Amino acid sequence: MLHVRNIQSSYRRVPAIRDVSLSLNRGEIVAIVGGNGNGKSTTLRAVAGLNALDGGTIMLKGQDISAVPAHERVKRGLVLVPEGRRLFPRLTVEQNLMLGGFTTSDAAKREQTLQFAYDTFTVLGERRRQQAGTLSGGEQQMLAMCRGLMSQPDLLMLDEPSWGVAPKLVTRIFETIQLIRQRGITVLLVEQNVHRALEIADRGYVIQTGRVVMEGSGQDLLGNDEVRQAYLGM
Ligand SMILES: Nc1ncnc2c1ncn2[C@@H]1O[C@H](COP(=O)(O)OP(=O)(O)OP(=O)(O)O)[C@@H](O)[C@H]1O
Repeated sequence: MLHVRNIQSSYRRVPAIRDVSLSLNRGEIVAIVGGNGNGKSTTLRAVAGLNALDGGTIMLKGQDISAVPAHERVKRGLVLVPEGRRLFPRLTVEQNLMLGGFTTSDAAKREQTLQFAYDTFTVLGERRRQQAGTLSGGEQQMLAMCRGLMSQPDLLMLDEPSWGVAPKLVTRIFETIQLIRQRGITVLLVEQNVHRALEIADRGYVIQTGRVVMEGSGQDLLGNDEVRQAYLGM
């Protein structure tokens, strides 16, 4: 599904990612973990086409998309749900969802995904005519993920989906990620909640100062002493 080879990206000439390579097979959940400021968000933004590359290549479904503009990557099935959700708080729940759907011309698919959102999260259905800004943090995250699904992704990238979500809803967020995978969608996940992320991930990558320093199955990384000490406080 995705092959990222040796990508680099910077902010005003200051490198944020120096050497990141990763791959995702179709249908996998893959987690990127690492401390604050190590380049996880920048990696997702570079893959989405929002941050320019200084080097390296990105292949999506066998095609080189390194120079393809961000909006075209969405049409090709690569969708990012950004950190902090970036909803339109004054638009209604349904309007936010429909904005996710404008890249697809298939009305039947749009309707089906809308129904999935309302069936899975009854609160979104009940409050579809209310402003998105009135939802709780966790509900807004669910809305943001559903808005991403409305673009009919093959690969959905989630940046810190449990950020700002009340503990009782965090479990629901991770269950939803698994539901998304069951729909045949590949998931690339960046999370501060390292334990939860590696629990549901098939594989994971650890990023430190802009480089991939470790990779392995979710279970192997969870059992790794360095990972446990650095990120799990064990
Ligand atoms: N808009 C920006 N302008 C300048 N520097 C930035 C910008 N965004 C990120 N950086 C820098 O790039 C580096 C990588 O940041 P990035 O946000 O990718 O890390 P992260 O691992 O996702 O951390 P966090 O979880 O805190 O977002 C950091 O040194 C950060 O300060």
